[in-house]
Amino acid sequence: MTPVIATTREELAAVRAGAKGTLALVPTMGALHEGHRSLIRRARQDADVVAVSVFVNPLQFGPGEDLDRYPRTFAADVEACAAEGVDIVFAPAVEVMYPGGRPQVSLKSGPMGERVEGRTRPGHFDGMLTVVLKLFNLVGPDLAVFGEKDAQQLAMIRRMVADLNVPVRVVGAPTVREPDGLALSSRNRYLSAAERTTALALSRALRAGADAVAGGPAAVRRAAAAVLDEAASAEPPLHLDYLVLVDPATFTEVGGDHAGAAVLAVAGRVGATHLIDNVPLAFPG
Ligand SMILES: Nc1ncnc2c1ncn2[C@@H]1O[C@H](COP(=O)(O)OP(=O)(O)OP(=O)(O)O)[C@@H](O)[C@H]1O
Ligand SMILES: CC(C)(CO)[C@@H](O)C(=O)[O-]
Ligand code: BAL
Repeated sequence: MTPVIATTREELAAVRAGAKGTLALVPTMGALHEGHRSLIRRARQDADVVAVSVFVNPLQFGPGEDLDRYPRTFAADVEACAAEGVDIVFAPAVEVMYPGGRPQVSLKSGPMGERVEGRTRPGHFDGMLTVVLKLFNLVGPDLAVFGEKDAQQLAMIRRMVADLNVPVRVVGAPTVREPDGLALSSRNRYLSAAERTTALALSRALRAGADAVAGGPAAVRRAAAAVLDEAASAEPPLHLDYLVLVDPATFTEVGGDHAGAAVLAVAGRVGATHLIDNVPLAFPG
C-alpha cells in the first residue's frame, strides 16, 4: 500500500489527526537502504501507525560538508516505504522546516555534543537535535526509532529527551552490515571500488577490538589501532578522524580498569567520504 505523503505542516497535521493508535516515527535523511528498513520494521513491532520523515537537514551540515551532493532518491524512498507498509511519509521542503531561513532559537547540544564526532563536525549535533525536536513536535510520535550505527546521535537524543522532558520513547536498533562487515550508510554510494576496500578497515578494526575484550580496554584500543594504522598506508589511504573507547551514555573515554558497557567508535575519511562505525562492548567486572 502506498503511504500518505505529507509535504506541508498542514498536510501532516491532517493525516496525524486521522491516525489512530500508537504512532512510531523513523527520522531519516532519505536514500533509504536496508538499515533504514530495519528501523521501520522495528517501529512496526511497537506501533499501529508508522511514519517516516525524509529531510536532509541543512542545519546539521558544516561548511565544506556534502549537503549539496547528499543523495536524494525520493521516488525510490517512497517505494521502499510502501514495501515496508509505512503509513505516512513526511517529506518537507527546507522552507517548510525553516521558514525565513535559519531559526533564531535552536538547541545547544552542550559538552557531549562537542566530544568525538562533535569535534570532527562542530555544530553538527546542535543542528541534529534541533531538527529532531522539531520533527517530534510536528509529528507527535509516541516512540521514535534510531540506528545504533549513529551511536553518539542516539545517546544525544536520549539525553535531550531526558533533559527536556520530551514525551517520546526513544528506541535504538542494531547496525545492519554488508556481508563483508561494512556498515550500511547512504554515503557508501560515494565510494569507488578501491575506496570501499579501504573503508572495510573500519569494521575490521572494530571486530579486532571486540575480539580483544578479555584483555581489557588497552588491549581493545591496541588491536583496533593496529588495523587502522595499516589502512592509513593503503591506496587510497584511510584518514583517521578518531578511534575512541567511550561510555555509551556520555561519550567520555573509559579508563584502563573499566568494567561494564562501552562503545568502540571509529570515524575516518576515504577520498572525500566521511564514514563512521561503532560496536557495543561489555567488559567483565
Ligand atoms: N547500517 C545501519 N543500520 C541501522 N541503522 C542505520 C544504518 N545506517 C543508518 N541508520 C539509521 O538510519 C537513521 C537515518 O540515518 P541517515 O538517513 O543519516 O542514514 P545513513 O545511512 O546513516 O546516512 P549517512 O550516515 O550517510 O548520513 C538513523 O537513525 C541512522 O542511525
Ligand atoms: C536523525 C536525523 C534524521 C536528523 O536529521 C539524521 O541525523 C539521521 O539521518 O541520522
Ligand atoms: N547519519 C547522521 C546524519 C549525518 O551524517 O548528518
